[in-house]
Amino acid sequence: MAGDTAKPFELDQEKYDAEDSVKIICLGDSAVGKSKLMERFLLDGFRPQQLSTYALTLYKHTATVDGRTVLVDFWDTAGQERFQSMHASYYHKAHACIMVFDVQRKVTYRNLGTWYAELREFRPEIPCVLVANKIDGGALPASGARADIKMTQKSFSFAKKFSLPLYFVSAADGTNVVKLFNDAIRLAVSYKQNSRDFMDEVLQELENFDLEPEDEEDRPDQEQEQRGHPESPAPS
Ligand SMILES: Nc1nc2c(ncn2[C@@H]2O[C@H](COP(=O)(O)OP(=O)(O)OP(=O)(O)O)[C@@H](O)[C@H]2O)c(=O)[nH]1
Ligand SMILES: [Mg+2]
Repeated sequence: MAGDTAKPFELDQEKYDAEDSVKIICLGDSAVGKSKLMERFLLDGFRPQQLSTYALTLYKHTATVDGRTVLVDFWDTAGQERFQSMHASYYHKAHACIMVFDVQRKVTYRNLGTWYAELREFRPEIPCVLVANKIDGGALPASGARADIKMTQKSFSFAKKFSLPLYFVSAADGTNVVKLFNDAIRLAVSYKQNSRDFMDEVLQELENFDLEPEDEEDRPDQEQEQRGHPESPAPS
């Protein structure tokens, strides 16, 4: 149900293998508005004052994509430095990523490179959408607003460089939030249906990999015996 949350240790990531379940992660610096965007989409509300996300919040949502019901887990984590560099399990089995910066703070745009590099280290192939939040200019001092927004409009380069769709949104007034999330869900579902991440393949291979009790090369005598086995078909 929309807005339900769960504690991280209750998580069973095997469920993301099921067809009707996708995992979408959210990345970005602290206070860019990741949690507010979730609130806006899932609860259709915005509470201006709230503590920074502690370590992990999981939001559950049910969506309909092409007539099918899809269970969506949104993973939200704190962007604070003390939590930076996520644990691998945050990325594990994720099907899409929403990466957020704050149009009012350049540093959050500059840090996208670090977030993106870490994402690609763990999930080289999943769809990622880039989000420019706070376009309402709400918390800006009147004089600073224009300059910063101009700066951000010049900064499409990150999205272009990595071919990421870019959304200009506001969690405060709701601009583009529903579109952003619906598109992200669609991308996650289509990624899950159509492609297998290279890392998934590797992990699957490793899971299936049985060590031979002994390597043939360690048993030259037996190899000899087998080669000269009496039941081997004789060359005609
Ligand atoms: N004006 C304006 N303020 C916003 C918007 N979205 C978030 N904020 C404010 O930005 C601050 C941080 O928002 P959060 O959603 O807690 O940020 P976060 O990215 O989840 O931060 P961490 O959990 O620390 O990583 C809050 O004071 C919000 O009220 C927005 O669209 N416009
Ligand atoms: Mg948060």
